[in-house]
Amino acid sequence: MSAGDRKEIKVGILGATGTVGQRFIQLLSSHPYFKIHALGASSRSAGQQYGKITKWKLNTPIPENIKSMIVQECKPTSGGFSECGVVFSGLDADVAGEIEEAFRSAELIIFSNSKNYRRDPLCPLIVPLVNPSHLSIIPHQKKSLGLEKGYIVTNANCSTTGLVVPLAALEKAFGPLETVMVTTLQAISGAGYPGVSSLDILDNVVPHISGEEEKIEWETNKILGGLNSNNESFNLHSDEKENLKPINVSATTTRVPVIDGHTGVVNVKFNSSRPKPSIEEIEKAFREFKCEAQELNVPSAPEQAIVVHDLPDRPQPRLDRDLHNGACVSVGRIRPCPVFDVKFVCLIDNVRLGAATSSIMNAEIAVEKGLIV
Ligand SMILES: NC(=O)C1=CN([C@@H]2O[C@H](COP(=O)(O)OP(=O)(O)OC[C@H]3O[C@@H](n4cnc5c(N)ncnc54)[C@H](OP(=O)(O)O)[C@@H]3O)[C@@H](O)[C@H]2O)C=CC1
Ligand SMILES: N[C@@H](CC(=O)OP(=O)(O)O)C(=O)O
Repeated sequence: MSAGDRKEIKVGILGATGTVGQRFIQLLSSHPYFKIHALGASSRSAGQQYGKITKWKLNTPIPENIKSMIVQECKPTSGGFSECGVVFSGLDADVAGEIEEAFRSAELIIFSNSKNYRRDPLCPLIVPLVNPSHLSIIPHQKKSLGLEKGYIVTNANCSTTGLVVPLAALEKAFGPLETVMVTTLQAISGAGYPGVSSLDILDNVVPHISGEEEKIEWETNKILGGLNSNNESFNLHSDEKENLKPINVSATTTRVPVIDGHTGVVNVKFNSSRPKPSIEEIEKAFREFKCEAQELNVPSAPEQAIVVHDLPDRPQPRLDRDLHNGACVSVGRIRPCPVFDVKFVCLIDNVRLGAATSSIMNAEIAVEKGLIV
């Protein structure tokens, strides 16, 4: 069935006034079948018109039909949420755990950007260009919790997402990886609004983002790992038969004065039991990487999942973050590494593929798989 033929599905947005929430609104307002039906935020915003209380920071205007919508409290019984086929969450992590659980218990379907349930063995952690097959754990989540319809799906940390897409391409072409070291240069929009003070970030680099390195190191293995044959638990790696160990991942994260777009400087060592690919073969694997979201032709899938840049000074956040509407990962500077095997630079739009676009694409895939009706 083509996207235009699908029946409308009402959607809610939790955290609708925030950095990620605004992207949800921008992206969903022209979606072929998801229709924005309910908006939620804190009690500071609830009861007021969205256009009046939101500090809108995107360079397209607030859609006319959204401006006058009344922001609700984030309760499953608040106006309109109970009628939604999907609820997207861009909630502050301090409150996301409890609120998302309340929505799931009320038999609602949540696609969340927040970190709270990423490590939960019942919840899939999905990067839509990498592991949508993990959606198959959803029936087990519902059964374990005694729910008929409600479940939670999470998407990854924004820097993790930018890293695992090229890593997945390498694993697909050349088999398992042994070690990955990544240093990130992360945009200020990653810290939400108002985020890092201008006196801290201008003319500066801050070499610490709380909790970020641990997330990248841990999430990478859950995403690149597999499910057991009953779809009931996660393995550390996709190929049980080879008795593989998790990838050793080491991350250093920094905040830089860029508005949108997280850059990653990546060094990779392949598993020593296989012949090492050449740089040309690695470039080809990136260029030719195809994923299930593209095969399913879901509306938010990029035409190209990985864009390989040939110029020696690319990718750059300001020039490359808008490629494929911010739904792809850019890769460049692919070259031999004298310590590991290969090194390269990757770039992701942290608020689109790193957040809202991934949630939406995950939900589109779930629609295709009959998990949202
Ligand atoms: N920014 C990014 O690049 C990425 C962010 N994320 C994650 O997405 C989530 C949202 O991030 P971001 O948009 O940057 O954050 P913001 O701080 O910009 O927005 C937070 C949102 O949560 C709402 N909120 C805060 N407190 C409460 C409460 N007590 N009850 C209900 N709603 C509340 C706010 O509403 P109000 O306006 O009323 O205060 C606002 O809508 C976080 O969990 C973040 O870690 C994930 C990937 C990337
Ligand atoms: N911490 C990330 C954004 C974020 O909120 O990540 P997470 O969803 O993993 O908490 C950044 O600063 O860019």
